[in-house]
Amino acid sequence: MNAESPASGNTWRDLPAAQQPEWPNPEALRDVIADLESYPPLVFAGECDLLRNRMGAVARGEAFLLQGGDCAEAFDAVSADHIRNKLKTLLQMGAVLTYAASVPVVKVGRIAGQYSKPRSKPTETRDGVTLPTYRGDSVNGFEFTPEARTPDPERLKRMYHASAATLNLVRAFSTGGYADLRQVHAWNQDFVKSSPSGQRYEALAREIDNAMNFMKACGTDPEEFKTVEFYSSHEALILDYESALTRVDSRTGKLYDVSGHMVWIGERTRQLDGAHIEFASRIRNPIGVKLGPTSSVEDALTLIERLDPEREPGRLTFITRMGADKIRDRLPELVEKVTASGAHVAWVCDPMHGNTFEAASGHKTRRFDDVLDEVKGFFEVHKGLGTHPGGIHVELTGDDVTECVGGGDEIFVDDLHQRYETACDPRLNRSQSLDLAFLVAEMYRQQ
Ligand SMILES: O=C[C@H](O)[C@H](O)COP(=O)(O)O
Ligand SMILES: C=C(OP(=O)(O)O)C(=O)O
Repeated sequence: MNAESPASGNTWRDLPAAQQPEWPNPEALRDVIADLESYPPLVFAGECDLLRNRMGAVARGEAFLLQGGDCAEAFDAVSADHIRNKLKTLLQMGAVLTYAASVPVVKVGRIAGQYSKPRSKPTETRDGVTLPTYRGDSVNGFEFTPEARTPDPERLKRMYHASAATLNLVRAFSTGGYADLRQVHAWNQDFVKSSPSGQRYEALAREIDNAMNFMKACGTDPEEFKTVEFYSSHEALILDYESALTRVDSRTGKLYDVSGHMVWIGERTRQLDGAHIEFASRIRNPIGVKLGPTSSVEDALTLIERLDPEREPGRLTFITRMGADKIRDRLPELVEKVTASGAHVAWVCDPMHGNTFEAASGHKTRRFDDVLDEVKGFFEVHKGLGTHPGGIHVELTGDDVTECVGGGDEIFVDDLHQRYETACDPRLNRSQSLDLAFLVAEMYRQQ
C-alpha cells in the first residue's frame, strides 16, 4: 500500500483560494489549525466509502439522493429540538419518496458542518456604516457590529465542536430507535391536524404501516427498518478548516476529509485552477460540485478529469442550480456531453440557489412554484435524454418558518416577516418540504 503524504492535503495552499476570510491575526489562525489537527475525526473514512457506494447506485440510476438542511447552521441552534425537527422532516421526506416513488433513497443532511457561507459581496453597508459581510458562524457573527463581524479563527474550533455535538445526536436518533420506520406516525404527531401536507403524509404513513404489518404477518420483520443510514455533508469552503481535518486513512493509506461524509464545492469556488478543486482532488470522500447557469461543457469535462479520473460511479455528483427559467435551456447539453464522455456522475437538482429574489419588504425569498418548476425541468431534461434524475438538494428546516412563499399551506409575501429566521438564504419550512417530496415522488414515478 502506497500511503498518501499528509502534505498532499495542503497542495491547495499554492493556488488562489476564493471566498476565504481575512483573518486579522495569522498567528491565532496557526494555533487554531494546530488544535484542529490534533482533534479526533468527526466521521470514519469507511463511512465515506459506504456513502460513495450509495452514490454509485444513484449514478447508475438505482437510487435517489435526498440532500437537505439549513442554508447556514448556527451555533445557537445546536439544540435537541432543532436537530430533531430537521432530521424528522428529512425522514418524512425520505419515507414519502421511498414509498411513493418505490426507489431507495440515500439520505444526506446539510448538517453537522454547514457553518460557512460564500457571499456575493465582501462588505455590507447599513445607514452609512460598512462592515465585513457575515460569512457563517465559523467565521464571524451575524450581529451588525464591528466586533461581531471581525473574523475570529477560534470560531473554527466552535464549528468543530458544534458539528461533533450535532452528529452525536443525529447518530443517536438514526440508530437508537427514533428513526425506526415503525415511528412513521410519530414523526408527524405535532403536525398532522393543522396542515394539508401533514394530513397527506398521515395517509401515506398508514399505508406504510399496513405494508409493514403485512410483512410481519408473513414472518418477515427486517432489521433494516429499525435504523436509518444518514450521512452528513457541507460545503468545503474554509480550506484551513477542511485541510486541518484531512487525515490519512490507516486502512487504505488515502486522504479523507473527516469533517463530514460528503463535501461539495460551491458555484463561487469551483475555479478549475483554484484551491478548492485542488483540495477536493486530493481526498477520497464523495464530492459534489455545484453547476450554475454559466457552466460550460468544457468546465464539466475538466472537473471530471480533475476529480474523477477513474470514472468511478459515486465519486462525483454534479449539483445543478440553474434557475427555473434556464434549466431547460442549459442542462441538456451538459448532460448529453458528459454522458457521451463515458463519465458516471450523479446528477442532482438544487432548485433553490437559482431562484432567489428580494421581496419588496427586503426579505430574500424564493417562490415554491419556481422551486417546483426547476425540479420539473430537471426531470424533463433527463427524460428527454434517457438519463437518470439522481436527486434533489434543498435548503430546508424542520421549523415552521416563513421564508419561502407559496406551498400548499400557502405563505404570502406579507407573511415573510412573521418567522423569518435564516441567517442567509430562505429555506423551505416543514410543510413546503413535505409538499415537495410528494410532488417529486410523483414526477419520479412518472419518469
Ligand atoms: O447560500 C448561498 C450563498 O451563500 C448566498 O446565496 C449568497 O448570498 P448573497 O448574495 O446574499 O451574498
Ligand atoms: C452557496 C451555496 O450554493 P451555491 O454554491 O450553489 O451558490 C449553498 O448551497 O449553500
